[in-house]
Amino acid sequence: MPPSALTENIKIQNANGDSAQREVSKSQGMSVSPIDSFHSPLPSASWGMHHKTGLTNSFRASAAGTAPLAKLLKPFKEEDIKILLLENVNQTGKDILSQQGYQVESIKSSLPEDQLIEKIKDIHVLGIRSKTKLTSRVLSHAKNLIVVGCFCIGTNQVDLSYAAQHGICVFNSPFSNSRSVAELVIAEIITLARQLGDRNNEVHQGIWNKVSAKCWEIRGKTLGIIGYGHIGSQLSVLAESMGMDVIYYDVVNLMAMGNARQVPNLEALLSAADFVTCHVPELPETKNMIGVDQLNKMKNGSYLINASRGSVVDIPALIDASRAGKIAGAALDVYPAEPGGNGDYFTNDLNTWAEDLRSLKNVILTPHIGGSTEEAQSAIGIEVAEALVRYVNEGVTLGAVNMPEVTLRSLTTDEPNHARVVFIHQNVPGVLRKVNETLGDHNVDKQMSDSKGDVAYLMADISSVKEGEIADLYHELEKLEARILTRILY
Ligand SMILES: NC(=O)C1=CN([C@@H]2O[C@H](COP(=O)(O)OP(=O)(O)OC[C@H]3O[C@@H](n4cnc5c(N)ncnc54)[C@H](O)[C@@H]3O)[C@@H](O)[C@H]2O)C=CC1
Ligand SMILES: O=C(O)C(=O)COP(=O)(O)O
Repeated sequence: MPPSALTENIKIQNANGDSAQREVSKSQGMSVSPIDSFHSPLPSASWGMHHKTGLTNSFRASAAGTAPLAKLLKPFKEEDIKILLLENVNQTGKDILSQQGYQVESIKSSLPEDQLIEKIKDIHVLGIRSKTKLTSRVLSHAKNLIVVGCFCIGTNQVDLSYAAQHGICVFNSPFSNSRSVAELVIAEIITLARQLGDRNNEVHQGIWNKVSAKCWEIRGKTLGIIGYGHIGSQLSVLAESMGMDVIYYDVVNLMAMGNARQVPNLEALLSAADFVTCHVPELPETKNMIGVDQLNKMKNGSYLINASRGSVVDIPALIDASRAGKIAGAALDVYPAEPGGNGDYFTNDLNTWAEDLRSLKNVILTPHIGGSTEEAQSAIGIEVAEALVRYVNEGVTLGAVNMPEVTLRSLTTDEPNHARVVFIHQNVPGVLRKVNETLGDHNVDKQMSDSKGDVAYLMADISSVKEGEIADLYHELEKLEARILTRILY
């Protein structure tokens, strides 16, 4: 993995971190043994290998059965891990990764595809937010990438199945910005009901336009939430506390918060709600979920809010409904094509209807800021960076979105001569038997394996591993037809 990688770098490292490096031809199936001629000031040698990253995973081995190096060694040489963070990932995340000793490069915006392809070639870890599209084409250029961290909720920007099939684990932060989005939507409900955006613009332009016509309280109005997940249900509680009636539609039967009521279908929601707000993920089924037909079914003079994904609302249809007076106002935080970074102008080049949209009355347009608060970004930075560290250092997939969740307790320094084997493989019959035959000469202290769709993830801690055995073990596992990625840690 990947098939084009005919050679891999195997580094042999002594305890001082000095390393000798050789190219080993995988196609020739050469076996590798540690170089024994370097001089270690310590009683035993450390060495290791890291397929795909080409890094050294220091493995504690006792040269002659002597005491292990214990605390003196880290799993591998941290400064060799290359991390690229795009889209202004929060300082909390950068700090956690830098403190590990990894090389961290951070860029404020996303990158155009050609630049991303160039950059992705030699990094081991990539951090993105919602703008960076990791298509199979982009990912196919990633020769060393083992993990992607989405420092956001949505993962629709990543080809998750391609990533899994190529041994690239993907993490996100499933709810750290939910409250921020819910609060934004509350602000938008009141802003739309009172036409605050228009009044604000008018006074800025020196126009005094004191009106009460078609300005409403939100108390007693009905909020219709499409998608009652983390954000939808949080919003439900806030809206009820301000006196709104809440109904929701979701493909899953979900417990209502407070007095909210689940309705059986989208039509029932659209025909009853004064405010309709979308909180569904980007999926084929949610594309243009609100289009001409759905807008027609909404109450006359109702409002539409979309802070989910730009694909969910058919914007030209919304423009028509607004011009026709069917919709009294709308708030959009997301768009089908969004610029890569701050400063790009929201023009017809990106979205042909941009000028029409901008000219509408009582339409609030925000630049995808639903999750952009200090609190949310700080929490996301910590959560995702910690998941990345756990994965890189220990192979733990808890919280992964495209791989089964597998964990074993960390190896301690009381467990000498142990190694952790991570074997990502196709989920086909007979693999575990073959893996266990390969591991069979060692004591398997603990093991966990799980599958998600076509991909399975096995983690095993083995003990009594002698110097020289890791390379052979690695090559034996790599020979198995079903293998996607092998890593041996410690
Ligand atoms: N504007 C912004 O800055 C932000 C936008 N988001 C977007 O909001 C979306 C929702 O976020 P969460 O509430 O955290 O997700 P979630 O996964 O907790 O909830 C989504 C809900 O939508 C439901 N759903 C899925 N397909 C549906 C369909 N066809 N019809 C009706 N319901 C359907 C699911 O069953 C689930 O209950 C995210 O996927 C993301 O795209 C998330 C965070 C920030
Ligand atoms: O969390 C999400 O899914 C969002 O849409 C927020 O994206 P962002 O981190 O602002 O690019």
